[in-house]
Amino acid sequence: MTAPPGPVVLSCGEPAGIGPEIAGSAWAALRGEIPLLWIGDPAHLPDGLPWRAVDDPAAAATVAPEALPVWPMAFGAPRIPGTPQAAHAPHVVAAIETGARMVQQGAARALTTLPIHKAALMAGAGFPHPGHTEFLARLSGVPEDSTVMMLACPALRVVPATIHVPLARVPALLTAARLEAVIRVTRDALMRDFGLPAPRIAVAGLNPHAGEDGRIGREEVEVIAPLLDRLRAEGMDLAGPASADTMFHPAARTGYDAAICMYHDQALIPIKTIDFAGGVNVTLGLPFVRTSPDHGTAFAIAGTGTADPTSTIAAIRMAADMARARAAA
Ligand SMILES: NC(=O)C1=CN([C@@H]2O[C@H](COP(=O)(O)OP(=O)(O)OC[C@H]3O[C@@H](n4cnc5c(N)ncnc54)[C@H](O)[C@@H]3O)[C@@H](O)[C@H]2O)C=CC1
Ligand SMILES: NCC(=O)COP(=O)(O)O
Repeated sequence: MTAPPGPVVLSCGEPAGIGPEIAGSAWAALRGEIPLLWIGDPAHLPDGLPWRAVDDPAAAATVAPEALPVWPMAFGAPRIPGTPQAAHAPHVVAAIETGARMVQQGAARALTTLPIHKAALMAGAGFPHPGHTEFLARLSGVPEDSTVMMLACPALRVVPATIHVPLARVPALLTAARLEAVIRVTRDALMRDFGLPAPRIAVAGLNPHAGEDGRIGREEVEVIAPLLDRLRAEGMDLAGPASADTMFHPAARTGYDAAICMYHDQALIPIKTIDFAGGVNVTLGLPFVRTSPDHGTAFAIAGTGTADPTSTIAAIRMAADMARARAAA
């Protein structure tokens, strides 16, 4: 399969975090393999990192073997590792918007976002979205309900059916309509983007022991099980509702291609425990490819040169693979 044209664009994320360092490390690892285009303020890049400004995304492929190609933006304040600057916040948002636009216009093949600090963006830019997933849904004009967050590593794929919401609101948000949308978007993406012709999907229950036949919670018997029965009748390969506490040990993981979970931590704790360095966050249901590392801004180690770029490198490779699969379809 030939690679689609254009670079993988990297939005800089929070400058006070480890984003600038891991962008440099990812470029060094991938410069002969995948052209990157980093969007941000070049004054925030680590000292000594070779970079070159480009004014056309197509130029990234020529520049990348020698220097990190940069789409320069002036953020108006220096980077202080560990301390977000309010002045940066609108530019961090603009970098995501610019990257998404490049991909939607066909100038770049995919978007990999580096970590944002949600509270810093809310305080500094009035950013109303709890994460990239919801923001990119709005930017691309798809209903928020039809985008899905998946985290994937070689050993596991997990999808939280509810994402950045307080735990107390989860039961009310777990409607049959939301769960059906999540299952359909996940299944379609596994077929289209991950080359699985007949995806096997396991669905977790919400309550301990998947509700113990309704004795420890009613969501399984009233919402989840009837929905799964209806979708199985369409031919979908669905297991569950399953006890979440026994879904993630090695033998259990061989039985499915993706696990749909009911809330953020039910999904993210297993994958970040199994493979924190290698996990990738991918948004399903967007009209373009977007991935990101599974970790956050890591303020405590920003600027120390110790940040591990493995997850970012995996995210860029996954974005390139997905873009190739879509171009070939
Ligand atoms: N895609 C995104 O934009 C994401 C953003 N975040 C945001 O990041 C901020 C901080 O979140 P936390 O929960 O503290 O998680 P975190 O992932 O930033 O840090 C958790 C722990 O892992 C370490 N760590 C993280 N990435 C590392 C790396 N590449 N190499 C070495 N060590 C690393 C940190 O030093 C810390 O000890 C929050 O505002 C959160 O919303 C969190 C996850 C994803
Ligand atoms: N915990 C995952 C996370 O916060 C990533 O969210 P998003 O920014 O990719 O929506």
